[in-house]
Amino acid sequence: MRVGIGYDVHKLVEGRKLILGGVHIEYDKGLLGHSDADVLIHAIMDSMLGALALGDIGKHFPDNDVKYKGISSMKLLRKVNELIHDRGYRVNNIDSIIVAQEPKIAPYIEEMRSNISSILNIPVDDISIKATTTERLGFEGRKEGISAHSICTLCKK
Ligand SMILES: Nc1ccn([C@@H]2O[C@H](COP(=O)(O)O)[C@@H](O)[C@H]2O)c(=O)n1
Ligand SMILES: C[C@@]1(CO)OP(=O)(O)OP(=O)(O)OC[C@H]1O
Repeated sequence: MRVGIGYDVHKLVEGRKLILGGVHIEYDKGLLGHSDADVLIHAIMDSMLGALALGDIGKHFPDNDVKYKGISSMKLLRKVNELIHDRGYRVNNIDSIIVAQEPKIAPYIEEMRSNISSILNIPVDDISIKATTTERLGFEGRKEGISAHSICTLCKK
């Protein structure tokens, strides 16, 4: 069994779509990034890579490579899953948390779990996604950005 952690932050700006866990969430701002800036999926990918000491997403998908401009992070998740499988491992379980003052994430969590489950080909019960505010403290609390944390375990296939 291997364990990895992941953390990511993206800035909230006007004129971008808000994509979290592969779900488009109606909001007046979206996250800024080279890709679709899906901060939850980025944290999850880093936890998967970390579990096998494979570096981070910036190493595998450089943010100066035009190939990744505007790319769906779900496509990157599929690639990270292939890397894990190529090394003889599969995801055992994921626990994650989205830190956002707004918008309300709870109504979208089941769709996010389902999206991730179908990419990783593991049961939704092995994927946990939670959300919290910071009671208006810090950059998330000021609605300047959204962060996400993830921990995952991998087991041998
Ligand atoms: N962006 C968010 C933040 C929180 N939630 C849900 O609300 C609950 C209460 O949040 P607190 O930060 O006040 O503890 C939390 O447990 C989540 O279920 C949310 O949906 N979206
Ligand atoms: C996802 C990548 C893809 O180029 O770009 P960004 O959307 O900017 O996201 P970041 O969390 O900065 O990670 C770097 C890159 O891997």
